[in-house]
Amino acid sequence: MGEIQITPSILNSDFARLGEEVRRIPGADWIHVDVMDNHFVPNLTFGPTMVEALAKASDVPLDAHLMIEDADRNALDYVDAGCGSVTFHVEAAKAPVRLAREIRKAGARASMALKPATPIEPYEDILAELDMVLIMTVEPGFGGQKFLDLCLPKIRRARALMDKHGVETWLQVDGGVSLETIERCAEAGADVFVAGSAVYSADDPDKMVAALREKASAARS
Ligand SMILES: O=C(CO)[C@H](O)[C@H](O)COP(=O)(O)O
Ligand SMILES: [Fe+2]
Repeated sequence: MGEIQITPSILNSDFARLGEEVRRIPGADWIHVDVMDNHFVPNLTFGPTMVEALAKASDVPLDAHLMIEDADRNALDYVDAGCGSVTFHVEAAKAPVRLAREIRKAGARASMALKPATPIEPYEDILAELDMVLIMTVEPGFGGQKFLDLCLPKIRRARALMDKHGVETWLQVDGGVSLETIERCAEAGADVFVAGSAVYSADDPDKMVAALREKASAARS
């Protein structure tokens, strides 16, 4: 299992002041950027041009979460935009192995996301192709939703498969992660934690990043 990493999502930050918003969280390991196309999910956010501007606005690397239908054709635009990690949804990718290899070859970490009803088991044999697996703990599309406890067994099963294969693939959770829910995710085996509304609704977002890190670390020991 990798080190605990906290990855705030800017989905619930002030989009009119995005540059300032990302500079409020210098203690974050990554900045999670939710790209939505209004087809894969019923919401629309931003594309590669805005992501490129954001990458220049912060020293913290960007972790792009692509909730877009044509992932095979568009994912590399986000590597070119300056993201250090690019996550595509397996439900949207026609050729996940080829896509992961292309992302790595282009110079970013390759990651694959699963919606709550998508099982991990069919992907056991491709874990070594991936730098990270993202297990969604809400239905993708919106920030501020309630954490789905029904996803915890899948986090445990994903961790067991990673241990079985001896891969160094990170295990990220995304959706409803807060001071109330992060311990459950860490106990189940997650090591990378996305938190959107929990961080940006806090008076001091960077202090919340530290508090989340402490809770997740305590749950491990
Ligand atoms: O991918 C996402 C939604 O599809 C977001 O990253 C996620 O929901 C973060 O926001 P919150 O912590 O408020 O749930
Ligand atoms: Fe996300």
